[in-house]
Amino acid sequence: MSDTPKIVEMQVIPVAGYDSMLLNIAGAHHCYFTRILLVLKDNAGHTGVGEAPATGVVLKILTDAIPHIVGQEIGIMNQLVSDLHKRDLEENRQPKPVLPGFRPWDLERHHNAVAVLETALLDLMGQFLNQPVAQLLGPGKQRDEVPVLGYLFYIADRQKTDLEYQDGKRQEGQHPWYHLRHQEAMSHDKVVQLAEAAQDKYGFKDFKLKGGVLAGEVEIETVRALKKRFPQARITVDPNASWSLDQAISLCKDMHGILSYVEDPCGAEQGFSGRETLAEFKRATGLPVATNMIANDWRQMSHALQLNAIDIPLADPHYWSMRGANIIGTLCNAWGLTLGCHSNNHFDVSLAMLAHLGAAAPGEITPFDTHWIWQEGQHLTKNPLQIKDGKLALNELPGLGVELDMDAVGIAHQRYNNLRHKDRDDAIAMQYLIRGWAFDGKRATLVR
Ligand SMILES: O=C(O)[C@H](O)[C@@H](O)[C@H](O)[C@@H](O)C(=O)O
Ligand SMILES: [Mg+2]
Repeated sequence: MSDTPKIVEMQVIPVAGYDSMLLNIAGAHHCYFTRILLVLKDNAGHTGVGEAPATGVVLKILTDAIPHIVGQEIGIMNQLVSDLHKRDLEENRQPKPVLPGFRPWDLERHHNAVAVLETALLDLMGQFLNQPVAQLLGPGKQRDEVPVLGYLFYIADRQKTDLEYQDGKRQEGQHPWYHLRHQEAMSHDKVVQLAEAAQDKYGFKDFKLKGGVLAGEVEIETVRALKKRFPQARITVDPNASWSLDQAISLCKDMHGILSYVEDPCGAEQGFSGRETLAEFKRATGLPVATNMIANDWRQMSHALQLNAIDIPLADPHYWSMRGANIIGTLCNAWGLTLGCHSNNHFDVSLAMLAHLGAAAPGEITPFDTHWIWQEGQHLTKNPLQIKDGKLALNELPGLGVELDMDAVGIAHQRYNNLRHKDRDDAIAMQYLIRGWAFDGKRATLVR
């Protein structure tokens, strides 16, 4: 009936890379982070790729899907994606964690498998049509460059662990960022110094501080220090809903002109959902609110919008899917909201996913989150996109515009295979700092 290329091979390749000891509400990043690459080959000689966070569940869903995908034409990509969606729902039938006991990324896992399949298919389709993925999304390509923000963390002292963190040894002629990103940064000054180095290297105009680590008052002081140093920057803080509503209001109410928006300042408490408390926060402070915690699927989004709880949905293509996130962008543009994008540690395939999503978003967007600066240098593709002037510029290639470097992929896959803990668990490294430390979504990591 149709004439589109057939998929002749599907590979699911888990990979691992190095990370710094970045702190968040769930503990400290381990020295390794893990991702999954989905690689599809078709009989036109094209290779399509997608990247997603690595978990055992997603690996299983994708591996089980191989016989359903291989042999199919890319022309029925919508059906392939929705069939996987149905199987994904069945796999994910176990009850969701009850608020507030979930780590920020627990709810993000759902649909990672669907998203990564859709991405690899879009990559193949783009190459078949000789168009970038951004042209296949919603209104098509709207811009060539996508603004991204400098994503800052407090960094713990890796030397208090015996884990294999990189030391970032200073090297002649190398930018100071590559050293600083591995060193302890727990004070306002140290975080400002990180921001300066990141700004110098990548040209960021805007910054986000990951909070939920120190007392809220201290984190707000770090935000003030950043704003003092970068008066023109849009600055946000993200305590991952660890502040109570009252605390969030009192910390932020006088921050107009300093915080441009606040990300998940509070969440579910005392019988009220995170959507309800964010709506109250917004009314009490008048500050715009971003989220990647309480509007992560259509049902949650509908409640969030009915309550007027959010201004900036951080629509991550790794769980909304590229097309789902693009629809959020289209709705944002029509409804007076602003599209942003959430991130976790990632490799350069995900970097291209963010770039195409941003390029196809109509109207104004807020600079996207990306953890790439913590990973940059660990490439899995031959010509990774670069962050310059605080922006990611699309290349001229069709599809996602990435070509895997199979040697690098092989090394990262071996690294994954050697790991004892393959799914993310930030408590492991944290327990070197505080013996017996356990996650509590309502208590800052170091306030124990
Ligand atoms: O430590 C991190 O990398 C972050 O807390 C993420 O896990 C989290 O999903 C974050 O990026 C967020 O915006 O909530
Ligand atoms: Mg967040």
